[in-house]
Amino acid sequence: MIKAILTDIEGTTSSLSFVKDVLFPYARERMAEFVRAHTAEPAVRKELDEVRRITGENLSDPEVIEQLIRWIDEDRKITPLKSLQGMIWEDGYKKGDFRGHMYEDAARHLKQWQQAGLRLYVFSSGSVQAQKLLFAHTEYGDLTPLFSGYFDTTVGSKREADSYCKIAEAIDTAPGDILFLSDIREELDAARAAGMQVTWLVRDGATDPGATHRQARNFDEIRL
Ligand SMILES: CSCCC(=O)C(=O)COP(=O)(O)O
Ligand SMILES: [Mg+2]
Repeated sequence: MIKAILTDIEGTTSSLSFVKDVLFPYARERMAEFVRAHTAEPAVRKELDEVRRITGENLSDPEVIEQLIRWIDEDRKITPLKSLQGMIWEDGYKKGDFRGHMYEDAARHLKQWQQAGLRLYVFSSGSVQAQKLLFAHTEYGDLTPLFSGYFDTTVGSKREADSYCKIAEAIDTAPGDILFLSDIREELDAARAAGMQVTWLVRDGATDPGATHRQARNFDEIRL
């Protein structure tokens, strides 16, 4: 029996285009200025040092900025990049430059499932801060009270089974009682390898009759 739902964001609760055409360019345009303005803050320094550790190079601050921008262009899910993006997006949400996109069917079902007693969790490559900001600023209001917890790449890659094992342990729920929702097959493969139930969100409607994971075109089609 499903006791908890773990959901991806981009392509699942929210549109690919919001992330790729609104959030990513917003952070890209402001990355250099943000790093220069906040470079003395310990939280920012920590992420810059993490970039140096990951690249294995003693990069100057301008070189770190260049590396971060390259990673944005390659859509790399690298933890320090994701943390810095979250810090930059905070400004955008606060100033009202954009709101967090949510599909109507996702907002409706998440509310219904939570009211029915299911626990809801998020697992996204976006930082926990970025996840909370998105769900706090939707056209359906602040949806953060619906969620019991948030996970990002600090638990591991979304394409590795071990990350899902760690999440199941952290939320004290047997993997078989958790339903993971995502639009990416490799993420679903990893969650299923960890023993979770999975549903593949196919938002463009191109369902594949030969798919090895159960598919749904929207949250109305998800069967618990
Ligand atoms: C938390 S909103 C930004 C999402 C993001 O940065 C990203 O890379 C998309 O990751 P997801 O795991 O939600 O597909
Ligand atoms: Mg996704």
